[in-house]
Amino acid sequence: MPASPTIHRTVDDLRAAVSAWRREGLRVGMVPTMGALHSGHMELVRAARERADRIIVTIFVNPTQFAPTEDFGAYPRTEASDVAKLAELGVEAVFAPNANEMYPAGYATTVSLAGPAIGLETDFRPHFFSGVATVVSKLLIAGFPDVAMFGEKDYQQLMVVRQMVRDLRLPTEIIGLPTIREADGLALSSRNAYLSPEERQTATTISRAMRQAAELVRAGGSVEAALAEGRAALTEAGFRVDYLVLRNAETLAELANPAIEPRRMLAAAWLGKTRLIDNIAV
Ligand SMILES: Nc1ncnc2c1ncn2[C@@H]1O[C@H](COP(=O)(O)OP(=O)(O)OP(=O)(O)O)[C@@H](O)[C@H]1O
Ligand SMILES: CC(C)(CO)[C@@H](O)C(=O)[O-]
Ligand code: BAL
Repeated sequence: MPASPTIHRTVDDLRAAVSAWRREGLRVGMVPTMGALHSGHMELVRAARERADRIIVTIFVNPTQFAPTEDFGAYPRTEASDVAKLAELGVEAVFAPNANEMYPAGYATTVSLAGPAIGLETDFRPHFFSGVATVVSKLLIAGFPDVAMFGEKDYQQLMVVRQMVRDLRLPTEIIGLPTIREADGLALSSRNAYLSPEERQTATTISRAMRQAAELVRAGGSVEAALAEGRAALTEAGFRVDYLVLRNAETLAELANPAIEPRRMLAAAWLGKTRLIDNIAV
């Protein structure tokens, strides 16, 4: 039975552990999460293990990336079972601060963004990426990992984090990992736990509609017609669509020449009270 990870609650405590590893010349990997861990997170941990001698998994439901109307209160918090799963993978450290450690009274600094943060998620969650970028920069500065792992499931987030790390010259390599899916195509997500059994069945429409739209585009059909068909399939299944778009895979800008640019299809849609996101290469 592997040892349980050490749980650090403060930045100072985490820094002391990382300093000791550094003195031994060890490479450090970080996997930032909001907890409620699933197999997608486990793949990020396995990928970190290939690149680092010591792994820090952060578990923090970050209040600054939720609007007051969003699900901060309802977000699943399952620390004990998360830590047990991480023990199975031999993770050395969990950083699980409370909100006061990250944002003490008088806290006044946020990261502001442009570039890949413009549009898409920002059109519907205007506060979201400044909250993500602020907390990710604080986590990276707390642990100064050599590598940090992020999932392509949150594709725009991955682009925003890459841009921020490049712009701030943070000494961490950002690795993006492919989306882990259920057998029926639904991307694993902690928020899938909100779905009723009926909604869970309907939820497969999001990856299916995207795959079908992608096929039409690859076959040389009209991009707008393919996307309109995808949106219609989602609406018909009972989704309320925030967006289903095709963008440049590297910049997330609108496509000037879809035939030659790298392409990514991205979607966000509500099923009842649950907002699902997904994306695929096209
Ligand atoms: N299915 C997945 N495949 C690969 N990586 C994933 C998957 N789901 C989440 N991740 C990645 O895990 C990291 C932590 O994500 P987070 O804790 O928010 O989980 P989540 O399942 O995305 O939750 P949420 O339901 O809030 O979107 C992020 O880098 C995210 O992209
Ligand atoms: C990167 C992250 C841990 C920041 O809170 C979060 O946005 C997530 O889990 O994707
Ligand atoms: N997985 C991204 C975190 C969020 O949607 O709040």
